[in-house]
Amino acid sequence: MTNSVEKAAVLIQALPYLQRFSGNTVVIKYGGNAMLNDELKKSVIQDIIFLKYAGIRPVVVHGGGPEITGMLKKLGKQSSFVSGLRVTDEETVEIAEMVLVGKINSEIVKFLNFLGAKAIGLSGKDADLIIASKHLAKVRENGEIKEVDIGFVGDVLKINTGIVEKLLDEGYIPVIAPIGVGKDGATYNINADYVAGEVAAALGAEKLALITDVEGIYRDYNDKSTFVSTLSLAEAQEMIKEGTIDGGMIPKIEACVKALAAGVAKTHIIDGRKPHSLLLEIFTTEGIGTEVVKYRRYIGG
Ligand SMILES: Nc1ncnc2c1ncn2[C@@H]1O[C@H](COP(=O)(O)OP(=O)(O)O)[C@@H](O)[C@H]1O
Ligand SMILES: CC(=O)N[C@@H](CCC(=O)OP(=O)(O)O)C(=O)O
Repeated sequence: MTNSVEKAAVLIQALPYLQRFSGNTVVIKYGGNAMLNDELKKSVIQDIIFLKYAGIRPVVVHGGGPEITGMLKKLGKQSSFVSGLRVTDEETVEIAEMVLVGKINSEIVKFLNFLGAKAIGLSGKDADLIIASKHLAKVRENGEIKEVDIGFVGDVLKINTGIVEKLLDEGYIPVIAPIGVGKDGATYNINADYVAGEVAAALGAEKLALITDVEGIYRDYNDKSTFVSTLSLAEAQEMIKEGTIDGGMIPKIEACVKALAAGVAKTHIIDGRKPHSLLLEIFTTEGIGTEVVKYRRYIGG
């Protein structure tokens, strides 16, 4: 249980910043790895509710990769990933939708409402919120980049923000599952980081926060002393090219790229395992995750 004195201290630190952001939209991507424990889930949900009470308009986009993998395993199916994206055949997309929309989305909504918010769950199919097209994964083979078909994996073609804006205006917290619908009527499984980046871009959000299960970004993932607290887009892209950022971190950086290019002021990668990390990173000077910005200001020589 989070210590209540500690909690109060975080809130007091955050207050002056909260006032500055009042009325702004903040998109929070809640990753599957940071929702495996009920205690931490509660801390993330409480932070989201706190933002809402402080006059911020939070929009939640959630993942659930580990739960999808678990369900597939129960059903005797192995998971495989290409550039951080799940290879998704027809059966897998059905299971992904059941887990994301039927289980995880409704659980987050239930939790938010239980703790006093007004939350509403949406999948990309509701009001055509997420229009998707087939994603072709890019794979390097013998020095050449090749496109590979990995099934019903989607790219976001368009976010129809109307329903989200209406809900925000009515005081609801929209909770979005990363399932899209194609113009062909097909259902697409979309990485939740991409959806969050696109939603933040389409809404003209002030901030995008990606909550995951690592402290942030490391220059060398095996050496925790190489933690980076601020990263420019150019540096992040260079780290992807040289392979220091890989797997599930790639879609996160790409989501930050998308959001920053569309005018989102700041993007953050945050450790959901730390109590109240969302409030601390975004609204205090105590930044505890990695902040990805368009350009980095160099201090000194
Ligand atoms: N340079 C890096 N710094 C930090 N994490 C990295 C890096 N490169 C790859 N990763 C991996 O990215 C993972 C986060 O992505 P992912 O597992 O998809 O999380 P989520 O479920 O929250 O979306 C980390 O757990 C880590 O294994
Ligand atoms: C295409 C693709 O990879 N989709 C993801 C969707 C869920 C997700 O993104 O969950 P996390 O944020 O917890 O990783 C998947 O099937 O795992």
